[in-house]
Amino acid sequence: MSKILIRGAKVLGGEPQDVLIDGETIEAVGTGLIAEGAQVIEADGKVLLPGLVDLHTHLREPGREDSETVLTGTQAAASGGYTAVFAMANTFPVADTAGVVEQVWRLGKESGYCDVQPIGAVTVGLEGKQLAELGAMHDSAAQVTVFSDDGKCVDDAVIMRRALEYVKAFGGVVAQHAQEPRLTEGAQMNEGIVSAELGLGGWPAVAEESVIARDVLLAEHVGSRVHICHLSTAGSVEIIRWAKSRGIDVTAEVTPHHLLLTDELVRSYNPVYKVNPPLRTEADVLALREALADGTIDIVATDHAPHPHEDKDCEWAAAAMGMVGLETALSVVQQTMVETGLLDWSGVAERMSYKPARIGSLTGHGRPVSAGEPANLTLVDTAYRGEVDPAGFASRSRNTPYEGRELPGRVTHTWLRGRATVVDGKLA
Ligand SMILES: NC(=O)N[C@@H](CC(=O)O)C(=O)O
Repeated sequence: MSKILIRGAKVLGGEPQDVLIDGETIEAVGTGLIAEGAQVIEADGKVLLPGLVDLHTHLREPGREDSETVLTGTQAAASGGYTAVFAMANTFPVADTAGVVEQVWRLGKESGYCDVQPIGAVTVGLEGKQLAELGAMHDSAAQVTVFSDDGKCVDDAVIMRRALEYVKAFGGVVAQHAQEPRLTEGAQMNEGIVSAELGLGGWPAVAEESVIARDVLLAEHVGSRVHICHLSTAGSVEIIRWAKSRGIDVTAEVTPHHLLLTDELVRSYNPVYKVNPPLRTEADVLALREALADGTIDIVATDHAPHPHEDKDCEWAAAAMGMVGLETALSVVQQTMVETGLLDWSGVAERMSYKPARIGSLTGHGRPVSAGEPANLTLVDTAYRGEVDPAGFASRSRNTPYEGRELPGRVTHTWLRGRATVVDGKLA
């Protein structure tokens, strides 16, 4: 029995409809659909979205399997409604050769929970000194088109220029982690009133903004495409807005945590709030939300950054930076963007599925919920309210900033090419 009938789902938040899946494909979308022998899923007014696509996930394999593996990371992704993730290159060894990206790609294929598209490093060992084998990674079985030294900034302007020139030849994109290293030496949190009061090393907004300004100008000069990872400041938004108005080929992402949390939380000294880039101010949060709504910021990307508890359960200064995010992203977006009236569900689909797939040149994902398309889908109970309990996470790590916080929405089903990866909120 390969047919599934999802009955009465609000497709992209619209009027309830039925969706019939046959094998790997959506066969029909309409009302009153009948399918002899199909497995019936009563959606009961839940919202049906195209499978989510995350352009920024840390899967940690190879090398840090104590925090996540491709298998557990893709299970976390499926639980959060994702059908494809892009895996960042800051693994051990670094994904800076065809061999390593092919290894990650192959592990993704074996996982079966979610498609994995490896990201290749821009520079050898993420050291910022010498371009990695970008062409060989592109020509490999993994067909890499997104390159990033994320976790580190490509701070040398000449290297950045060369990378942009190189990827232009095959329509690739450089995803920049914008952080001027000299301006952030010893930085522990956002530079501002809270850092001054706590006496923690500050991370000024200009450290991010100056790199973005340089890189959009470089992208313009070279005629290439740049993507900016995890925007966190109101000033960054202004630069992207200016660059787009000038016709520069730039896209940008924001993380769920930068849409919700502020540096006030650092007063707790709980390292669960320690992240790169740091949590900023309320004014930044509001500017990021507005920019995501008006399209200045193109997409939501999780920056899912799992860490084992010994790397987080320690004093603030010694703790690793990063938060898990795959299993809570959609709930945070529902709270900050949908329930505030800034976005409707089709706007969410654009920013969490269609557009990230387009930026990463990923085919078969980020497609409309219509007949003939691959059945990559997620069903969301948007009426659900519940406290986040990390004990229930599929991720190997638990470093969520939302423990005990009430968030709306819950993914009840995810289908990857017609095969259920999540059923009734549990991994299939
Ligand atoms: N986002 C994070 O806080 N951490 C990321 C890398 C990074 O430092 O950007 C990680 O890989 O842990």
